[in-house]
Amino acid sequence: YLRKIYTLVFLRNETQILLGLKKRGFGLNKWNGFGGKVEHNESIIDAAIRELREECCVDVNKSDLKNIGHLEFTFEGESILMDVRVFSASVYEGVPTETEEMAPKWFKYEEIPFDDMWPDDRIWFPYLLKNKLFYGIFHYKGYDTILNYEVKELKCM
Ligand SMILES: CN1CCN(c2cc(NC3CC3)nc(N)n2)CC1
Repeated sequence: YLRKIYTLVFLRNETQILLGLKKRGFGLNKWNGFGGKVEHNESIIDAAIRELREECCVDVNKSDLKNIGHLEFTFEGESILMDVRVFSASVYEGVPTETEEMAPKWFKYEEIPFDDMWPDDRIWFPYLLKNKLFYGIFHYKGYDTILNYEVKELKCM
């Protein structure tokens, strides 16, 4: 597989999680965390911080960004492996603001719009919500159907 690394950042507080409605490109019209590609000249963490700022004008310090999960996606008949590094933060600066890319909105944990999110999210979100470090692999057929998957809690880092 040709592995491509992506970032995915969730801002959280005690009662809510910040999601963004994707306004263009991959994942159009789906709610998701904030993220994008990792460029060759940057670390994964720096990419996560850059994408968060670009997509919703929020700044987070490296030390406040916690790695909470690792997701790998393959697609029937395609040779790419989408390697998504998932982070969360509860300390940040700035007010989440709409950009050309994303329209941000806070959701109560019991009101997460899974029907308007990637199908895998309802499978691994429970680990995020329980603050468990998780690793998941998903094999898709197209972009709507999960042929098989495995998600497990990672005990240590
Ligand atoms: C830059 N983005 C970040 C998020 N990301 C995905 C993918 C995904 N499922 C894969 C079948 C597509 N599920 C979530 N929640 N996020 C893709 C790349």
